[in-house]
Amino acid sequence: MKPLDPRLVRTASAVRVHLAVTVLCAAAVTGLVLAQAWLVARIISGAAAGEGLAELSWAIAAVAAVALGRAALSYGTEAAALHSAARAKSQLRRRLIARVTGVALPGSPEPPRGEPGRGPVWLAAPSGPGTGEGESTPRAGELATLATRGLDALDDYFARYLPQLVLAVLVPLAVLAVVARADWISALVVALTLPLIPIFMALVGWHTQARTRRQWRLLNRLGGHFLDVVEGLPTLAVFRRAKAQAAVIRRITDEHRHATMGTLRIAFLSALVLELLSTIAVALVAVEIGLRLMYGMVDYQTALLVLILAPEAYLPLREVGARFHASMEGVAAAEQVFAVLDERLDAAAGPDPAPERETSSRALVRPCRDGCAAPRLRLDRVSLTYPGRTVPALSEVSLVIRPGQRVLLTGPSGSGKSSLLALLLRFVKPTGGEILVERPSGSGSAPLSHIPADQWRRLIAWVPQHPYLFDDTVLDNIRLGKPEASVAEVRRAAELAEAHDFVSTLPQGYGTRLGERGARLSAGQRQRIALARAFLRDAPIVLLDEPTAHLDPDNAAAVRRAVARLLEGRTGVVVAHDSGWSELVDETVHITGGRIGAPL
Ligand SMILES: Nc1ncnc2c1ncn2[C@@H]1O[C@H](COP(=O)(O)OP(=O)(O)OP(=O)(O)O)[C@@H](O)[C@H]1O
Repeated sequence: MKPLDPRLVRTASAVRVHLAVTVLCAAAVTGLVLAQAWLVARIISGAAAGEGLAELSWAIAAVAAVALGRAALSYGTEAAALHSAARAKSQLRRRLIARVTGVALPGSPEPPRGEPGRGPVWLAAPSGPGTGEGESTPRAGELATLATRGLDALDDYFARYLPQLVLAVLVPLAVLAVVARADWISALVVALTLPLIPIFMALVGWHTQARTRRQWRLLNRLGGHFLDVVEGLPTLAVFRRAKAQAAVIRRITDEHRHATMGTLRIAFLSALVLELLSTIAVALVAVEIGLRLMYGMVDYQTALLVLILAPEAYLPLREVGARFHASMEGVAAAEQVFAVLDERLDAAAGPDPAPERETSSRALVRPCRDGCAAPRLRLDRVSLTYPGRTVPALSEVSLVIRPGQRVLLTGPSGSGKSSLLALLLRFVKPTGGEILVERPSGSGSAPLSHIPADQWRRLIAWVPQHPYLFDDTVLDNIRLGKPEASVAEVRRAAELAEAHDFVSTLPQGYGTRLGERGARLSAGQRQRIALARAFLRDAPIVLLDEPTAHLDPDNAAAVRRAVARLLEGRTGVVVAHDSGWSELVDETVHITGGRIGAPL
């Protein structure tokens, strides 16, 4: 951890403006500190020389004005700093979210090229080696802690530490220059003792760095684990494991508390030592200037000026040390945000293509209007091995999916069916072979990895095994498929998906909120809402993962009817275990152990 993290300064434009304002304010504060010292020395020496209130009133008024000026400046600096901290945090959050989802939030810049979003495979994976501690937590929980509590800790960095850092550079230099002009011997004492403080601070900083990182990692683990436990609470309660999980959370909380107390102990101790160092240094100056004043080697006003200014040289350095400790949590969090932003995409969706490749591939995925055909998909000896796995999920799979063809993928559990869909969705990229997107006429083709993920996904309607429903109205949940759709369009899609009848019986019909993850609906009803989304999306390629898994016969029949309608005139890949789908499809492909067997 550096005193000033250059990436933090480079990333957020708000930080640069803030730094400029901070430097200006710090320069003004430095001027006022010097003026105040000179004025106080002038007043005391004047009074000692017999000057009355009338002669010194201008100086007293000036001291009051300087004090007011310092108060106004520190208020202004802190207000501006908090404002820029809020902007910098917001910029970092937006970049983090854009990186994870591949979607720019309103008002934020488009995610940079090569940031197509990580997708569910990446989010579900355990976090990388950075987590350490021999345990890993799901990324989703970690990211939640990082984007909220973590980045909030940057307030201290921007509002307290950065302004103090600038003061810690400017004030001692300015004080040293003024003292040197007044009395070079005192300046020498200050110049020799001043460096002791930053040297000591650097030593403490090195020592606390590992501790602060560990403290932050533990907090992340706590966040990830907490999310996991809360989500799985019903299951844990049924298996009577809730108490055991509470014990795990208690253990991680205790570890975090210990780590925090350890860091605080060092912070307090180092503050004590810094205080001691600067007191001894000021005492040295006081003794040498006092002795020389006694022997008449310096005049009274100069001695006073040096005495008043000497502590001002050490104060900002002491303060910056204390504020450095307070802001370290935010810096550790920012480092982790940069790690996520910088992480290579190898294991995830793969980077978006270079612009020249993209232009040539774009034509292949123009939005289909007025019955234009979907592209042909060719899987050429495609293999996939997930990071951290040795056994491939898919091995040398070759398959052609023609436009309008409906393919059923079947096979035992764990044979790689969902992985094939993840490849087609660009949530993961093949570790071997290639997926080619070809014009139906056969007049052109491009590797799927050359087509921007966002553009490619526009051609796809995806109905996952466990569709995610948001705590929003039925209307808006279905509209996810096409945000600009009218109410009539949504209703039509629901009718096609056999969802309209049950939606009409809900208390507020399409305006009914579904609760977290669609808690108020049955599994079959959730599936039909997801199908309604797919109808509304009206994409030429439809991917369905186990659409009738765990449904009762009536619900399964309703979903099957809806899927039959959805597949009409579209290219479809249906992953299913049961053979009830065979009459709806043109071809059945059997996968076993990641390899394609002979079509059934
Ligand atoms: N995100 C992942 N990280 C690591 N390994 C994974 C991941 N997803 C799947 N796998 C592994 O890849 C293999 C294929 O899994 P996949 O989910 O594709 O099978 P499936 O045929 O769809 O199974 P099911 O019918 O039970 O849904 C399995 O061994 C699984 O453990």
